[in-house]
Amino acid sequence: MSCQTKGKNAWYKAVIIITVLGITAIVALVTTAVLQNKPLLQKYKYGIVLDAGSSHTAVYIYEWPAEKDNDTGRVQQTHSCKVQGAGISSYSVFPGQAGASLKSCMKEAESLIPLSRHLETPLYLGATAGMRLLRMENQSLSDQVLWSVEEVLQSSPFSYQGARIITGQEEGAFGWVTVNYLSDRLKQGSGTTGALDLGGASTQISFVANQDVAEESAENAVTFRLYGNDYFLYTHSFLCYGKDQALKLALAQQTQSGDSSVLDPCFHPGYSVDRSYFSVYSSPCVMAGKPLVSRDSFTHVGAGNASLCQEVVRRIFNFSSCSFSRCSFNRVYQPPLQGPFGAFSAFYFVMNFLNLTSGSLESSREKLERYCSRPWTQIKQQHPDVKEKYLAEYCFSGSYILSLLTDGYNFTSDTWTDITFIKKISGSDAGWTLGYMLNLTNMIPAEAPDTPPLPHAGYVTLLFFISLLLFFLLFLCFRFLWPHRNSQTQMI
Ligand SMILES: Nc1nc2c(ncn2[C@@H]2O[C@H](COP(=O)(O)OP(=O)(O)OP(=O)(O)O)[C@@H](O)[C@H]2O)c(=O)[nH]1
Ligand SMILES: [Ca+2]
Repeated sequence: MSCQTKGKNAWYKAVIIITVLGITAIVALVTTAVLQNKPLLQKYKYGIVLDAGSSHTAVYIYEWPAEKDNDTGRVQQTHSCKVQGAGISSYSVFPGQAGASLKSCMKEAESLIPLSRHLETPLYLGATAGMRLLRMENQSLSDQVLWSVEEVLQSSPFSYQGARIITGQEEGAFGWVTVNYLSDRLKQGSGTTGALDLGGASTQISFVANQDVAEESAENAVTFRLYGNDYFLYTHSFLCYGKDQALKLALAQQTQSGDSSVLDPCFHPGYSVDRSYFSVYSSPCVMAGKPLVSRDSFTHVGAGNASLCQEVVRRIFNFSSCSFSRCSFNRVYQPPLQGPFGAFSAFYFVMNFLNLTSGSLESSREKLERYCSRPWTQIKQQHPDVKEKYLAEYCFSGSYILSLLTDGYNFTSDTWTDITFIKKISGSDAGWTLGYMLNLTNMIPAEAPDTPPLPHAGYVTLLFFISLLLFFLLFLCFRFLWPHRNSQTQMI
């Protein structure tokens, strides 16, 4: 009897010990699994890109987690700084001063990026259409402007990677990369979105088309292999068709007669400003010569009529001939549009101001018609805080955008709603700079990175249940074997 009680006690003790050890082992196993895979304290890396545009320069700071830089959607803009004054190409008279203009934004970048990361932070400057035009006019002046900015950037504590004039093709293609990277479309391998960028001196259109683009017009074809997917891109940059240069083209058309005043339907009734012929005709975009008159200026008078304005604007495009299967304008090849599209930069500034970011093409035309016909004094009164230069030009800019998109790129009433006017995507500005940096830092791999077969939570849960199962199997084995061993002992 006492021998049986002893046996029972020993059995209970063994069960308790096994249970405690088992539970401890499971807890230890799961804790190790969780801790091992827990992300470390987030540390960030940084990159800086200067967008030296025709109208102004902007400094963009990007950051991404230090230990996982190959993950899409992870690089984001943390800060942007708008350089005071006009774009670097406007320093052609005093090229040496172009660099100095960047100093305050560069100081801001120094204070925002942790000191320990300064040396390893890549710094790029890309100049666009303003510098392309200056180079066309005077290569030596454009070189001097670039040397001046180079000197300032080289003396910064960051890892300076060069300042150059990027090509229109790069500008278009990297704008497309940015938009699709930020909307997470590249890693998913799902459909992509086209990109429409409107600057001051040039405009870009980029979208995925089929491989025929390379056969028909190689200069418009760009191929990317990203995350294991091939993308065949159509891209074109129209130099002189940014909104500031387009206005010069339209004014040159209207001042050819040499009259002392021009009645312009693209400006509000009551608007009247004296403009110098030089401000219009000095641009390398304007081919026509200044009219043969002794006056230096003309009076620019508003007439406020959007449909007449669209006729004026249409005349700055050349639709007369096309040596390809199809063209947009100025004899440039364009395959059929494939939507959706994201339209940013001035496409957004203008359409957002005019409240035209949603709705049909017809309703946009009607709204613009009403807006352009309103008196200039009323417009000024209603928007006292908007820069007068921007305010005066919204009627022209809106008409130009409608004409560029429909007459130029061939968007119709049906495809109009494929266009989304955007400024930022997930907190980062849409534009070429992010795509440019991702490309130069090899941050988007050509092949899809290997991913673990199970997500972290699934892996821990599975581990927990397998441990639990093992524990019960062990317990059952013990439960059935122990009495058997006990009775054997008793028989001996
Ligand atoms: N209405 C309005 N216009 C703006 C604003 N910022 C810039 N613009 C104008 O919009 C046009 C395009 O601006 P950006 O996209 O910065 O052009 P950019 O990069 O300097 O020019 P590109 O070198 O041709 O790309 C220019 O005419 C600017 O003067 C804004 O906040 N509001
Ligand atoms: Ca630009």
